[in-house]
Amino acid sequence: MQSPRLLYRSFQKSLSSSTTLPCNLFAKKKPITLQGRVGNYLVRDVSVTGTMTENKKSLYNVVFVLGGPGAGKGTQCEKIQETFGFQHLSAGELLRQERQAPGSQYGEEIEGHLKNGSIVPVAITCSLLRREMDNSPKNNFLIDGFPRNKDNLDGWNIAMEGVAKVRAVLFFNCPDDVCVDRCMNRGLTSGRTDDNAESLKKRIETYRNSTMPIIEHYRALNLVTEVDGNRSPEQVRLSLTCPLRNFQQFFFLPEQAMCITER
Ligand SMILES: Nc1ncnc2c1ncn2[C@@H]1O[C@H](COP(=O)(O)OP(=O)(O)OP(=O)(O)O)[C@@H](O)[C@H]1O
Ligand SMILES: Nc1ccn([C@@H]2O[C@H](COP(=O)(O)O)[C@@H](O)[C@H]2O)c(=O)n1
Repeated sequence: MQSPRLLYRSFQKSLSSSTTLPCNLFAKKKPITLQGRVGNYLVRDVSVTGTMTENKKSLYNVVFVLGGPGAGKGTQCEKIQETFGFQHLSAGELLRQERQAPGSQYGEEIEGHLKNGSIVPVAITCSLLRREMDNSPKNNFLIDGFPRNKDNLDGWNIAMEGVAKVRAVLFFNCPDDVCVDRCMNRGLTSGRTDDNAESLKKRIETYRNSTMPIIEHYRALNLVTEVDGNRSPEQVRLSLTCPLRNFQQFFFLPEQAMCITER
């Protein structure tokens, strides 16, 4: 007889090959969200959002969230983090906090990059992300605004090997003029030193020249889910539901959350 672990693996395999996976498998939070057959066995997955945190200190599961400035990354990450059992980490926000931190040795350097729309060296950004991940009770992270260039990507790959696994990349595609308008509007109240016409020109340039190649890199690895960000926030949120449920299903189920019963 096959061990439960092996059964679980073949169950996962059978799911991964399905192209018509229904999107509402995870609609119920408790108690049972998924079930299927492996040979003579009925395999039930009882994993729910809450149980996903119990897998702590295995590899961190990471979904990178990329797109132009103002494409709506932060807005959507905030909306979806709890529902899908992620913690949202915004690289830009962590840098802004570090810039303000009393006694930070990086404050000035970070401020220079923020104003210029250029990218802070990865050693700083990656350590900030790592600290948040290590201090979090969660194992699953939406990392928003990272990796933004090759330095970010290479630094992450070196520092996070054996620590975190990139499971998917969400790419918010939105026209530049819409992005700029949104950021200019945000600038009326955000207090951000980079929500102005001059910084935005540079940020868009950095996005086109340095971040798009990273998105293409992940696209070639078949990890990118592209989202049309040029719609209402609610429409964007709805369009994310299906991919996020599938990510949960394929990547985030702890083995101990599987319930296997002989039939
Ligand atoms: N779908 C949308 N339609 C209209 N406005 C939006 C939409 N999504 C977000 N916004 C607004 O646009 C501005 C930028 O959104 P948000 O901060 O989520 O973008 P972002 O991609 O995280 O930007 P950045 O990378 O510059 O931090 C905010 O003021 C937000 O309220
Ligand atoms: N990986 C990153 C992310 C951000 N920055 C700097 O922060 C600015 C704002 O980022 P948002 O994601 O909040 O728009 C960005 O323009 C960069 O200057 C970075 O250096 N590295």
